[in-house]
Amino acid sequence: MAFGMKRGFLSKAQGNRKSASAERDIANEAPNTSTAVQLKSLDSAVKLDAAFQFSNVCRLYSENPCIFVADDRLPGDAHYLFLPPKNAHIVFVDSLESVQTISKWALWDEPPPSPLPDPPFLIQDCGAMGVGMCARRPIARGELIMLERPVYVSNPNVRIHIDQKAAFYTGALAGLSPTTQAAIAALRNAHPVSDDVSHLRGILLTNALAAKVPHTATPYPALFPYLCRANHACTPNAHYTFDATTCTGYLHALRAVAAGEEITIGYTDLAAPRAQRRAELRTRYAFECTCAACGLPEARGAASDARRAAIGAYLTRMKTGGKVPPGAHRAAVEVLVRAAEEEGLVECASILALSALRIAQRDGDTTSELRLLVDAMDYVRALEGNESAGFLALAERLGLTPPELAAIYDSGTPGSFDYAFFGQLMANHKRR
Ligand SMILES: C[S@@+](CC[C@H](N)C(=O)[O-])C[C@H]1O[C@@H](n2cnc3c(N)ncnc32)[C@H](O)[C@@H]1O
Repeated sequence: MAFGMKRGFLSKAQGNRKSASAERDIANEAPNTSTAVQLKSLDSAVKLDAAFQFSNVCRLYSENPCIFVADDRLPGDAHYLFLPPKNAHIVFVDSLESVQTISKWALWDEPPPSPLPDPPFLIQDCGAMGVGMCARRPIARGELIMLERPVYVSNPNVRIHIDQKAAFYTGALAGLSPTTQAAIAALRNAHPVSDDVSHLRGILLTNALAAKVPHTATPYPALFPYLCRANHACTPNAHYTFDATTCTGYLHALRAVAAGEEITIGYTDLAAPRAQRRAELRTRYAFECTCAACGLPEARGAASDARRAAIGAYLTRMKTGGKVPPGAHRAAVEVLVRAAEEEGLVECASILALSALRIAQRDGDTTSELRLLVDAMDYVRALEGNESAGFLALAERLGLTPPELAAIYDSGTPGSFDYAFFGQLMANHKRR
C-alpha cells in the first residue's frame, strides 16, 4: 500500500517535509576538467539545443533518452531527463545513473493514465488562500478526485554550483514544452522574490508534493499543474498519494465532500498540536493557516490538541518501536483510532488501526483481528480508493469482486459493519 506523502521538498526524519533548501549549493567546487563521460557540445544537431544555449556548462549527454548534464563541471550530479525527448512534458533532475534508470521504466512504453472523463472539481479563486480546488458536485468518500503526472521531479540532493543557479533552473525548464513551462510559471510563489531564480525556487518550495521513486529512499519534490492547487487544511478532506508504477499523483476524498466545498490536503504533520502546525506552516511554507481546525474556539482547540498530541506520541513510538511498539495494548490503541476518527485524521486512523490489528494478531485475539482488519481496510479505501492494492487483496481473500466488497462497505461505517458476516465470508473462503 502506498501511504500518502505530505507536500514536501524534503524530509527531516521521514523524508516527507520540505527542507529549507531544495538542492545543495556548492560554492567552492572547482570546475571539473576531466569529464569522464563523452559530452556533446550544444551545437550538435538536436532540436532542443537552441533552448539550451543560455548556458555554457550544460551539455547534451544522450539524445534518446534525452539527457543533459546540467553543469559539466559536476558531471556526477545533476542531469536532466526530458520525457518524451522532444516537446517534453516531464523533466527529472537527478544523477546520471538515476535518470538512466528512470528512462528505462517500462511505464514510458505504455499510454499515460487517462484523465478522469468528468473531473469532480474546479480550480477557482478561494479568497484569502488564493486559487484552490472546489467540488463542483458531491464527491463520495474514497472517490478518485483527480490523477495527474508530474511535470518537474527532482532529487533534492543534487548539487548545484552556486554561480550556476540561474542556469540550473532555466536548464531544467528549457527542454519542456511551452505549455508545460507556462503551467509551472503559473503556480503560486509564497516566498520573497528577488530575481527569476528565487521566483522559480519559490514556486518549487510553495508547491512541491513528494514523489517516492523506487530506487531511492528520499521522496523527490514534484510539481503538478493541478494537484498543486490543492490548499492545506489541518483536517483535510482529501489525500494525495504518488504511485511510482504509473508515475502519477492521485487525489482521493477522505470523506463525503459537498458541492461547492473546497478540496484540501495536509501539507504538514497533522498529529501535531495547533501551535506546532501553525509554526511549521509559517516557517516552511510561508503562510498563516486559516483552516477551520486552526480557527476552533479555545476549549475545542485545546481538546483537539490533546487528541492530536496523544496520537502523535503513539506514532512517534511506532517510528522507533515498529508497527507494534513494545508494551502497546490493543484497547489503548483503539482509543487513539477513535480519537483520530473524531479529529477527521483518516491517515492516522489507518496507521493506528493497522497497529491495533498487529497487536491483536500478536495476542491471538481473532475476534478483534477480524474487526480491525475490516476497519483498517475501510480507512485504506478512503485514502486510496477501491482500487487500492490492499482493498483488492481483501476482496480476493473474501471471495468477492471489488464492487461486491465495496457495496458491503458502503452499507456501514467503522464500528457498525456486520463483522460476523465478514467472518463468515472469510471462513467460507478458507474452506473452499
Ligand atoms: C500549493 S499552494 C496552493 C494553491 C495556491 N492557493 C494558489 O493560489 O495557487 C500553497 C499556498 O496556498 C496558500 N494556502 C494554502 N493553504 C492555506 C491555508 N490553509 N491557509 C492560508 N493559505 C493557504 C498559501 O499561500 C500557500 O503558500
